[in-house]
Amino acid sequence: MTSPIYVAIDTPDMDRARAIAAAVKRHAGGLKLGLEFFCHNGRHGVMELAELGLPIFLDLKLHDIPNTVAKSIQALAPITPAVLTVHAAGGRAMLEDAKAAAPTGTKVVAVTVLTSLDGDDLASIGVKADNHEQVERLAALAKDAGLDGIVCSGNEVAAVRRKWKDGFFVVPGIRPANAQVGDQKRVMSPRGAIDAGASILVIGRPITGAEDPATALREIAGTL
Ligand SMILES: O=c1ccn([C@@H]2O[C@H](COP(=O)(O)O)[C@@H](O)[C@H]2O)c(=O)[nH]1
Repeated sequence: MTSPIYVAIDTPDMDRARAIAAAVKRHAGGLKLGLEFFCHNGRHGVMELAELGLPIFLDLKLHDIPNTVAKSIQALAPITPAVLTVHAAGGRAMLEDAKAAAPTGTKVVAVTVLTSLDGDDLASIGVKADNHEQVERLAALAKDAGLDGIVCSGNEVAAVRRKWKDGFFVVPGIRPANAQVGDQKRVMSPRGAIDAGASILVIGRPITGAEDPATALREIAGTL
């Protein structure tokens, strides 16, 4: 069975990215490449890691006016990521245009509330809803706009899946027992997130910060 674990390769250093990707290749379900990697290595870096044969999740979290987001997605060609992120807070027209601009076969998923935020953070940016309400509201928007799924924490995924049974749910903020939480505020264990309905798990530092990333990944996979 294909692993649901996408390893977040958060580094601008291409040699380090290559080394992590090679180490986790046999046991990962995919590689997640984010802004840190993309800003430094661009499309060519993505294409090089894609040659390893794992699905690529391009986590650019695009958030701009609809025209700019659509054109940016078109400018990614010839990359065809398996998964691509945009921010749900960009609004309905942006989400629709993002999906229309994406290549066939790319799942476009909307980031709802970042897992690094808690209720106080939402209040500080003027959002009166709590995390659950806000995630559910943005998930409904993403679904109506024709997106494939959302990004949320393990705490909200069960409630969202009840209303969006065939949605694709990406869950970061995954922390195995005893792992450091760091800047994440809404965390869950790998097993807990899968049981709650996650489609895939995004895991970075608990794997990439380990002395032996391949062993760390295998141990986490063994808990699923
Ligand atoms: O809400 C979100 C959306 C994306 N991420 C990304 O996932 C990984 C998590 O890395 P860890 O080292 O396991 O914390 C990272 O690339 C984030 O950009 C997220 O954490 N939360």
